[in-house]
Amino acid sequence: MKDVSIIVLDFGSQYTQLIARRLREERIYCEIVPYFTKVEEITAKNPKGIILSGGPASVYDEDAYEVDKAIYDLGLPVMGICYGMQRIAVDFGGSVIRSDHHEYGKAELYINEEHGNVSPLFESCENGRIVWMSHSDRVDVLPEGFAPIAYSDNSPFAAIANEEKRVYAMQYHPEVQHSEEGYLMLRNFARKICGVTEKWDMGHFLKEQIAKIKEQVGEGKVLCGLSGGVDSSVVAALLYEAIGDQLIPVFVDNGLLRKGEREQVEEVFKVNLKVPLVVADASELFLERLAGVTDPETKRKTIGHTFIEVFEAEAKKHSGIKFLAQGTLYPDVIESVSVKGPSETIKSHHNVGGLPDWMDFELIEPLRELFKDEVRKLGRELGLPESMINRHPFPGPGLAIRIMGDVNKPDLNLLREADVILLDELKASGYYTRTWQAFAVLLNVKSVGVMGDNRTYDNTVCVRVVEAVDGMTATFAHLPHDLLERISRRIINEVDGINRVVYDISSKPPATIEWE
Ligand SMILES: Nc1ncnc2c1ncn2[C@@H]1O[C@H](COP(=O)(O)OP(=O)(O)OP(=O)(O)O)[C@@H](O)[C@H]1O
Ligand SMILES: O=c1[nH]c(=O)c2[nH+]cn([C@@H]3O[C@H](COP(=O)(O)O)[C@@H](O)[C@H]3O)c2[nH]1
Ligand SMILES: NC(=O)CC[C@H](N)C(=O)O
Ligand SMILES: [Mg+2]
Repeated sequence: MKDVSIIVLDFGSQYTQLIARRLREERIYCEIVPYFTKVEEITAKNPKGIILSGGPASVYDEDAYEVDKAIYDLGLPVMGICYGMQRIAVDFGGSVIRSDHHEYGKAELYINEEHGNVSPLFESCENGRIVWMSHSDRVDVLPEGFAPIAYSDNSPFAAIANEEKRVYAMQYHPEVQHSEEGYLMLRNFARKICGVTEKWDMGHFLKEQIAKIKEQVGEGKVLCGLSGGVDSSVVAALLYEAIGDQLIPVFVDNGLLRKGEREQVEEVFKVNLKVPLVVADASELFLERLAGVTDPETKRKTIGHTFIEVFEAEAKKHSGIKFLAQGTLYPDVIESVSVKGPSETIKSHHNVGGLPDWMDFELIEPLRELFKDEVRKLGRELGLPESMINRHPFPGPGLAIRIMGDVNKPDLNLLREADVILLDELKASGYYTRTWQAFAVLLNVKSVGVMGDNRTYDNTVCVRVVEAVDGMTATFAHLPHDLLERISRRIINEVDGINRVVYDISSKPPATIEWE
């Protein structure tokens, strides 16, 4: 097993993966494990330092999350962030109280000098730079041996340290993009304080994953859910490097695809790339299962279960398939379930929270810790064409989560027609490549219109176009009004049954990208 440079203990912060991601950007290899991981498991990975993440709980709660305290005796540098700071303060004999004023958002950070020296944590950092706070508790009494190394207007203990023991803690979140020099502090912790010298990159990731898959799979066969999307195409390419034709790629036509999608996927993979793609037509089965289902979470779980049912039926046609490979990414995981720490379920992505407990497959999910933009980098490393890498994401549950209410064939067809016009106009205007995702939503809302002197009472379509880097946060795209007008005019004129088009001007958070 490869040595991990930095271990992150996860207390369930929304930002935990951002810590890992910032470290990866600094070419430092790290792994995230649950906060309760035992010290033996941690030392087995041979880390050079430990980071305690933030989290929604309070350290003074009766059943507050605790670490295995033996981690503090390993002689390794430890750094706490927010809840992690408060954890360290209490574990070393200080105290934490609920603050009179909660602090969310920007603060200016000022670095304390001790005899003219600043902490190695702040090497090359400037005074007065912005950091991002998100807390309502604060350290009240410092533990013995600790000193404040930075302060802000509201936090005399914005960062504290016991330099001798190499224990550091900060109340702000250095991992978020809005903390201007946070990346430098994470780099300093890993490189200057922990002494990490290895330079990790996506090429290493690729090699490690290939070796890991070879070992896991042996002589076995792997069924890979291949949607034609970015993530599963990268997974399939990676698996092909690792196990060659032990790989069986299966594309499921779930009846919830966009117009012409099945034909396009078949053309790219079967005809152009000569991949022996299995196409499973399960559209009737999916529609049967979805009949009458209107609740978003029930839809998602039904779809997740049906996917597995179809994959298992396909697996029976070949002997020796024990594994299912999927292009699961970190956002699918964090929104679906709390796997590594105590975080909140936002929606059950079909490939994670929608998996049935009766599933027999062993999962292979090499991208599970990555964000989309990192997967795109990996795709380039694997030599995939830009057209494949730059495709907009399309969710596995497809149009079913873009039709509010019951999913049926007539509505699917209506939505397909509107969707293809939208994509067409975006591509023609150059906006497709400048945006993260664009789609139409059929709102189970009818309204009155007038067309050629006749009254209409027809459907409303909502156009959603967003900009994002990793899909965790998103803003609606500021499309030019003449483009919006063209999209609206074409949809209403060309799609029979739609007489109104609206534009979604919400961001994520507080909305999400998909409507269900
Ligand atoms: N129609 C499908 N047939 C087979 N597998 C699918 C299908 N749709 C989704 N999957 C599986 O579910 C996983 C998650 O879907 P998701 O849409 O997040 O990823 P993707 O389709 O590979 O990429 P993208 O996010 O670019 O659409 C896929 O990686 C794939 O393994
Ligand atoms: O394969 C998938 N299965 C799902 O169940 C699923 N739900 C959302 N998405 C995609 O994830 C990104 C974030 O979406 P949300 O803001 O709607 O959560 C967006 O890109 C969504 O399209 C899914 N992809
Ligand atoms: N973001 C955090 O880690 C919050 C920690 C703690 N619950 C607080 O509010 O101070
Ligand atoms: Mg997809």
